[in-house]
Amino acid sequence: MTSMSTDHLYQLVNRSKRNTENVIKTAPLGICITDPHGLFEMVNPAYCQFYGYQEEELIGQHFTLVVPEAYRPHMRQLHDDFIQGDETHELRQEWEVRCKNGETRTIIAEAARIEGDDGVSRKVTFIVDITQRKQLEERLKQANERLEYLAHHDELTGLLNRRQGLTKLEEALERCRRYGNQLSIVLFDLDDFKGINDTYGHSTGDSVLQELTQVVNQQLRETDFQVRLGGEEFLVIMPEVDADSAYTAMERIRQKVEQTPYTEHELTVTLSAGIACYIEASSTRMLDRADKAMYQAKQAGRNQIVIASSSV
Ligand SMILES: Nc1nc2c(ncn2[C@@H]2O[C@H](COP(=O)(O)OP(=O)(O)OP(=O)(O)O)[C@@H](O)[C@H]2O)c(=O)[nH]1
Repeated sequence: MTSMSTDHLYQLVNRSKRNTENVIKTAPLGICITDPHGLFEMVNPAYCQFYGYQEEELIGQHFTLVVPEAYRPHMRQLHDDFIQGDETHELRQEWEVRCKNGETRTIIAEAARIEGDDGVSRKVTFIVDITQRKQLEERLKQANERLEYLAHHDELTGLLNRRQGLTKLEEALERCRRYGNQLSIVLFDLDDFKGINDTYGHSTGDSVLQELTQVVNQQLRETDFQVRLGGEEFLVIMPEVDADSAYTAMERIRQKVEQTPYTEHELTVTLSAGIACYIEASSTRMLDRADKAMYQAKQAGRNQIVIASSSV
């Protein structure tokens, strides 16, 4: 058996060292080594490129240079604890970091404790940039919130849409059945709205609907719900309110709506409304009674309110 020559052994050790150095240099993830005080001892090119620093700008600096100021004391403490602790590996964690140009990015960092040739512990940290993934997640979250909002709201006015409004009405009726609460609903519809669209255009009509929504909302109680049933037809659900009080509230709204000028054309808008109060009945029957009362208001010349008789 031939024994390996010292030269050959030396070559192998050197090659292994070079290989390790090359792996660290070409690794697609950022790697750094920090000493027990948290000072950078080694940073690989991917680490420098990610943060936008030259190697010589980082070596000897405290690692919190790349941490937003607010997190620095916490990160410093974590580093100290890790260097002194028993755990050899740190949990994978997500962090916000700060690049040289001030940009905030998100990384996943994982670290291990290693021992240097002087017998002192150091921390080697591996970082992966997940900024794009975080941004995509955030955009997806916002898109989902928007979809959720649109499922329940009318896009033009921001009011509850028909489906959600009818659900609210069912819930309010359930409370009436269970606890004997009072409840009134008001169905109202703009008068001769077609004329506004025909004369000033659909987008002016849209603005009227938006402005009117604000005017009505400002007059309602916090516990009332305004719903856009469709087109220029709206529903107001007034929990704990009897028909006479609903009439008083709606008469105030009717006057306010009539007195307010709409859009840059200073248009006058009026509404006709039907009120129905809760009697043992379904939501469909209650809406039907309010609808008939509203029709009577239209027939009687518009810009007025009619309370449905409980026998209708
Ligand atoms: N701008 C705009 N117009 C709408 C919208 N939805 C419905 N409309 C219009 O509302 C008008 C409703 O017309 P009609 O049902 O004849 O009612 P009206 O002209 O208000 O007449 P009365 O209700 O009988 O007083 C139509 O011209 C619809 O096109 C909308 O979202 N935006």
